[in-house]
Amino acid sequence: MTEDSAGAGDGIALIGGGKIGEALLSGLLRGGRTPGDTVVSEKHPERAAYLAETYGVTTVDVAEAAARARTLVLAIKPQDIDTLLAQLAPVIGPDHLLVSVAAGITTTRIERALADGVPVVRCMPNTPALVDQAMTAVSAGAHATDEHVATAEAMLGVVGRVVRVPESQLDAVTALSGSGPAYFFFLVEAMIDAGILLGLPRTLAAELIVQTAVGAATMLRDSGEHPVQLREAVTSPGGTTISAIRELEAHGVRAALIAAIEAAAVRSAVLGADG
Ligand SMILES: NC(=O)C1=CN([C@@H]2O[C@H](COP(=O)(O)OP(=O)(O)OC[C@H]3O[C@@H](n4cnc5c(N)ncnc54)[C@H](O)[C@@H]3O)[C@@H](O)[C@H]2O)C=CC1
Ligand SMILES: O=C(O)[C@@H]1CCC=N1
Repeated sequence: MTEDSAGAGDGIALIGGGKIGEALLSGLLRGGRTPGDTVVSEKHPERAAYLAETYGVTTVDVAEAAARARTLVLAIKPQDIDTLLAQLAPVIGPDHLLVSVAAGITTTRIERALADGVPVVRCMPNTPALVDQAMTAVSAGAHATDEHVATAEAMLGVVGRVVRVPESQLDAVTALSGSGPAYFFFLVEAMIDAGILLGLPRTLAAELIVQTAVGAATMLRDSGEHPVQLREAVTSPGGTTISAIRELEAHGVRAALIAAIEAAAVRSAVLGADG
């Protein structure tokens, strides 16, 4: 890519300033990008005004975004992708880089809608980008070179860890780490409810469980031990933990999680197949 041929400098445009778009935008700005080299295209005027006011970025239409930025991050819902691609098709060329985070939408589907040769990198980040603890997987489309993928990795690396995967794995990744934070929040919610059932004040139950989650997550990441070893170390013979584990198994929690994540992967594939 050359700056001249792109006519767009090395700016980044975020298209779609919803939940994940804002998480990525905030991370990019924390990571050293400036409102001067980052523009946002958001179709809802109130949301656009909120982003402009909160982050100091300029909000523009899709054509202006393509004129100003070489890298466009597509953070719109899969259901909106065809409308957006129709807007992008006349203003995007091979000197741009499209980084899509839309669940299920394949690079082929994006490439098909655009001029030949447009590089596309498909990514799946997650909302811990808000605290620079995202987990993102990236895959190259047919026209994306190593340099394009490295550009996407560097951009998303500012908000957490990044791995490169074959695109065939991205629906599974979406189900695991893309949606994953929601499963942990759901578990934490349920555990706080259990504290309430046992008569603890809600604030105390929340403090106990949130710090326990942080501690457990840190051990999972840093101890080098398998989750089974970590769980066994908590599970004293004849003690409290095994009584709880027996109930979790009796209620099929393990099978429920596996089925839930499988359902999410199926949904990702369905979203991609539409259109
Ligand atoms: N929320 C999450 O945790 C994650 C979401 N994703 C993916 O990111 C995408 C967005 O998800 P959310 O942020 O949750 O949705 P959202 O609904 O919060 O945000 C989407 C935004 O895009 C805007 N938009 C739609 N069409 C547009 C257009 N043509 N031009 C400009 N703006 C447009 C909407 O007004 C909305 O503000 C989805 O494809 C989702 O699969 C990926 C990883 C994690
Ligand atoms: O729920 C969704 O469809 C998006 C994709 C991954 C996380 N949120």
